[in-house]
Amino acid sequence: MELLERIKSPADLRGLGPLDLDRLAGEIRALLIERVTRNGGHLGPNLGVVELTIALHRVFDSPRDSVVWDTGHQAYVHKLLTGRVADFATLRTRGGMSGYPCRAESEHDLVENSHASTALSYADGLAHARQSRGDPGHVVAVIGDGALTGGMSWEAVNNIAAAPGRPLVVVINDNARSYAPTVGGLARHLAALRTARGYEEFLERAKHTLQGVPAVGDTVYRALHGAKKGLKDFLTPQALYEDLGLKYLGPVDGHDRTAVEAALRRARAFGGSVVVHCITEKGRGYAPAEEDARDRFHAVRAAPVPGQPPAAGQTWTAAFGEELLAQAECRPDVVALTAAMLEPAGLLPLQRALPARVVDVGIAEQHAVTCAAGMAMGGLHPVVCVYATFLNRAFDQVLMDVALHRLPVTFVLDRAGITGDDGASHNGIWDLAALRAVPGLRIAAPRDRATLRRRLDEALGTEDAPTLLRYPKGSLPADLPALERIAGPDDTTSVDVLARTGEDVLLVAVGALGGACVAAARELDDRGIGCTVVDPGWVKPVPRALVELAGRFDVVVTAEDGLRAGGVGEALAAALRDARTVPRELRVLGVPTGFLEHASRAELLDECGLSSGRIAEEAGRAVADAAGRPPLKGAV
Ligand SMILES: Cc1ncc(C[n+]2csc(CCOP(=O)(O)OP(=O)(O)O)c2C)c(N)n1
Ligand SMILES: CC(=O)[C@@H](O)[C@H](O)COP(=O)(O)O
Ligand SMILES: [Mg+2]
Repeated sequence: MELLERIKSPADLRGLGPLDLDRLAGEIRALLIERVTRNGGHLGPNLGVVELTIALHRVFDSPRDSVVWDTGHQAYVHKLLTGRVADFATLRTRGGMSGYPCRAESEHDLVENSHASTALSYADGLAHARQSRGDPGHVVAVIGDGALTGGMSWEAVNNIAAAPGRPLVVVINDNARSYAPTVGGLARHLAALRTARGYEEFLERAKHTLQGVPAVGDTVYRALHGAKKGLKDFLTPQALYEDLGLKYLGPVDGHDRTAVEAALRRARAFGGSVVVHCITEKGRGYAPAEEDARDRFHAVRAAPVPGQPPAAGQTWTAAFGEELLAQAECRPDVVALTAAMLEPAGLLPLQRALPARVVDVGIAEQHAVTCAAGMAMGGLHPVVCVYATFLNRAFDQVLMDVALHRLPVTFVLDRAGITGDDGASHNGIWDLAALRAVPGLRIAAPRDRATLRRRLDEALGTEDAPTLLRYPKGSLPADLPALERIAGPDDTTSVDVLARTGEDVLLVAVGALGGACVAAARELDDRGIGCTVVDPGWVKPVPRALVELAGRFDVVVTAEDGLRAGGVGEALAAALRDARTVPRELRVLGVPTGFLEHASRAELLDECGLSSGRIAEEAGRAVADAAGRPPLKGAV
C-alpha cells in the first residue's frame, strides 16, 4: 500500500503518472478485499468504482467541487482518496469509520442518507446554490443504474434539464445491477446504450481508415459523422437525455481510467449539465465477486470473530419466504412486490416456484405501494415486501392510496427496528410510530416463527383493511410458546402470556423483544420481583384485552424495538388514560428520537435500554418507585 498511504488528499493524485495510477488502483482493490471481507460491507459496489473514483478525483477538485454519491454504499474508494486510509481498518465498527459518507469524518462527504435515488436532487440544489451565489466549480453526482430506477431521480432530471448552464455532471455508474440485474424499461434503455460502445469503436475505426483515403475519404467521413446522430439515435437511443436538454457523453468504459478522465474533462468544460455514462462491473478485479451470480458480493457479512459463535439458525427473512410460499400455493390471489430487493426480502423461494407471483418494480417503493393498491382494487391480495426504513418513502401512498380505500394490502417489513451497522438511515425504527397515524391499518409484530406464520395468515385473511407485519434483521429466536392466551373479542385481539412469576410488574413485549422480556422476568424473579410477560401480537389497534389486563397492574413496562415517541407503549398509555386505569408506574421503553451512530444491533439495543439486562433494571426501578407512591387509579 506504499502508494495509497501517500495519498492524503485528491491533490496527491494529480502528480501520479499512468503506471503509478494503475498500481494505485491495484493497491486499493487489495485493501478493499482484505478489509471488507473481514469487517463486512459493500465489496462488490466499491470494486466496481475504483478507476471511476480515481478519475473523478483527478479531474474535479473536491471539496471545492461538490461530489455526491447516491446511496453512498460505494464511497469507500472516495474515502481512501480523501485522507482516510489509516481509519479504513475501523470500517463499520462502533466509533469507527461509517460505511457511508459521513460529514463528521470529512469535508469531502456531503450526503449521509443511504436511501437511493436522492443524489440528483441534492446535486440540483447544490448547483442552484452555486449559481445563485456565484460560486465557481462543479457539482458531480455519481448515481447507479439501480438508483436511476427511483422516481426521485427523474423528478430531478426534469428540473436539471430545464436549468440552463447548471455546473452539474451526472456520472451514471452503470453495472447493470442493483442487487440483481436492474429491471424495467430504463434498464433496457441503458443496455441499448451499453451496446453503443461497439458503435463508437466502429466509428473511430472508420474515421481512421477514411481519413487515410485521399480526396474523398474526408468527405465520406464527414458525411458518416453527420449521419452519426441519426444513426446513433437509431442504434443507441441516448436521445432520452439529449431531447431532455442534457448533454450525453458515453458510453465510456468505467474501468479505463484514461477514458473516464477524458470524458469527465469534456463534461467539466461543457458549461452546462452533462451526463457521463460509465459502464462498470460490480465486483471487478475479484474473481469470487465477479463470478457471484447472486449479487456480485453486493454486501458481504463480517468474518466470524474468533471466540464468538457465528450467527446461527434461520433468519427471519428466510422463514418469511417459506411461509409466504406456503400461503401463495393455496392463495392464487396473493402476489408479492419488491423494490429491487427480491432476495434480501426473502422472495426467492416464491419467485422460483411461482415466478409470475413476484413483481420487482426497481427501487420504487412509492410505485410498489400504489401498484399494490391497484392490484387490490383488481381483486388480488398483494404483499409489499420492503425493509422498514424504505417504507418511510411511501407513507403517503400507504395512507392515501391504500388505507383511505380500506384495501386488503399486506405490508411485510423486514429489518424493522434497529439494524445497526448500516448507520442511521437504515434503522427501521419509524414504522410503528409513523404508521400509528394511518386509520384502519392493522399492525402485528410476530415474536417467532410460529407467530410469524399465525400473523401472516391473519393478515392475508383480512380483506377489509390493510395489514402490516414487522420483524427485525437477523436470526429467528427459538419459538416462544404462550403459557396461556387471554382472549379478546376475536382471535386477532387476544394477548399471549409468555411468563408469569408474579404480579409486581406487567411487562408488555412487542414482537421480537419477547425473548429479552422473558429473560428480564427471570432476572427480576431472582431479585424477588414477580413479573407477568405478555405479547399482544397485534399492536395496532391496541387490543382491548391488553388495556383491561394492564389496568389491573400497579406497574406496567412496555418494550418495543422502535421509536418510543408515538410507539406502541404510548398508545397503551393513552388507552389506559382513556379507561381511567392509569397504573402507579408506567414505563415506556423504546428507541429515543434521534439518529443512531452505526454499531452492531446488539450494542445499540443495549444502549437504548432494550437488552434483557436493561429491561430488568428499568422494571426493577419502576417497582421500587411505585412502592413509595399512592395508587393513581382513576386519575386522568
Ligand atoms: C429507497 C431505497 N430502497 C432500497 C435500497 C436498498 N439498496 C441499497 S443499494 C441498492 C442497489 C443500488 O443499485 P445501484 O444504484 O445500481 O448501485 P450499485 O450497487 O449497483 O453500485 C438497493 C436496492 C436503498 N438503499 N434505498
Ligand atoms: C446499501 C444497501 O445495500 C443496504 O440496503 C444494506 O446493505 C442492507 O444490508 P442488509 O441487507 O444486510 O440489511
Ligand atoms: Mg448498479
